[in-house]
Amino acid sequence: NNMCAYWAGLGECGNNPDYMLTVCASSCNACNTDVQVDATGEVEVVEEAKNPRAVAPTSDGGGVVHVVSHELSGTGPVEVVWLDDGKASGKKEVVMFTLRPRESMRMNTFSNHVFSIRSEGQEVARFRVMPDRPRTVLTRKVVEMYAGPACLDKQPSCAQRAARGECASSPGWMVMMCSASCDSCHLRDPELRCARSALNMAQGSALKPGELDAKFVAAATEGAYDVTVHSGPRAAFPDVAGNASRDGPWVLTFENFVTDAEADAIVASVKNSFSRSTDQGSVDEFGEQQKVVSQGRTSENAWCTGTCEDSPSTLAVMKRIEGVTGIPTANYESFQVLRYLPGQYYRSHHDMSGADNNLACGPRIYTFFLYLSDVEEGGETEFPLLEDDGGVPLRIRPRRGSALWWPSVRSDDPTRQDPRTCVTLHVFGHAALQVKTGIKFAANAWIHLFDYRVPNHWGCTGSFD
Ligand SMILES: O=C(O)CCC(=O)C(=O)O
Ligand SMILES: [Fe+2]
Repeated sequence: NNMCAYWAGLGECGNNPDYMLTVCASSCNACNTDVQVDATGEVEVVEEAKNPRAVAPTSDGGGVVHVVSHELSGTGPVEVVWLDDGKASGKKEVVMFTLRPRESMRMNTFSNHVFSIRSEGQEVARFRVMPDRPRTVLTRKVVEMYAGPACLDKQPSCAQRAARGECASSPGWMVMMCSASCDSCHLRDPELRCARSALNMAQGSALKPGELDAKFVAAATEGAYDVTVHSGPRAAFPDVAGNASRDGPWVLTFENFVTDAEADAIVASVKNSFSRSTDQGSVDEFGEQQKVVSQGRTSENAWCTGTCEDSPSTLAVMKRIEGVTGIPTANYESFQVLRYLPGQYYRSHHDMSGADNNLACGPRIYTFFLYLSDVEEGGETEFPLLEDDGGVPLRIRPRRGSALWWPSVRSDDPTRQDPRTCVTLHVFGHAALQVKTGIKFAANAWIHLFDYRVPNHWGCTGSFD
């Protein structure tokens, strides 16, 4: 079942073990029939061990705790051997401890330090201690991934990059391209790499049932901005949505949300990196999503990462969005800046895919859309089936500095698209109409139900860049 990793991340292995340990044994780390996963998914820790370098005066600080568990069926005791500090410094290896089957050990160690696991003197796997990954569970799958022919580097620069610490600083790309040098062959498997529990994601779902409606009502009535409610559930919220031109899902605009200086700075910082926009294609066995060029989307886009993302303008706008939506910026994708030249458009589509409930970051719940330029003619954002009483669809004219906010999910169940807004009907679909005259610059802030930054860092959001 392709929901297994998601359910496991919610703690279902413990809540619903009869089903989960049968159907989702791998996501529950329960492939070893000898091992019982307890209700919390925790494993018993028998002893503590200290990395010998932890007490050395030259150690680089930043110690971490890492738990190693032996859940490898049909295998006797294994030795855990410290190999090096991740910089290939050639220190003598040190046998740290022996684990009997089903035992776990907590050790004080450091990020980037590398350990070998040996059974009867033979290495069966290796692992590197990496940030956000507080445990290594030795299972059959882990051993298979180390033994397999795929456990290779794919780039000549891998050893050098690993020695510079890039396995830990850019793990999304490194564990896939440099799995041997990063001692991360088992992490090529998205189930082992990307389960919420494996990523140590502390923060849970950002929206409880019903909170979505409450947030839009608050934004429309209490905020500091000049807000227009274009569409809203009139019967449920007559005081707020009663005068909206459409009865439907919430669609709000905010005037002067971005200053002219901020809009110009965001566009300027990505101006050399625009490329043809793509649609989202299928996801392969490693969790990478294919990019599909389609006639449905002829615009160009650039991701506001790196210096764009760290700029005061971007940070200020992100904080403002957080203030309105109540969702922490950790749940946001980097701004996707859009450029439409005359003739370019984006046909009707939905921003959220129910399949993204399988991802650690969960689905996109909101789009907070920023207009970064005026457009002389054309380029409106259209909601084709949100019609007013006269049958005219909702069209929002781009105006530099204004923002548009709508939900992609239901208020009563933020993991699902609204049935009134079924994708096939495109009721809640939206489109960018063709720009006729001028250039349209805009940006998507896509907001997820769960933390986005940690899984994105680990290549768990469909891309390894
Ligand atoms: O450009 C617009 O007005 C809308 C763009 C859009 O819907 C998208 O990029 O997902
Ligand atoms: Fe969209």
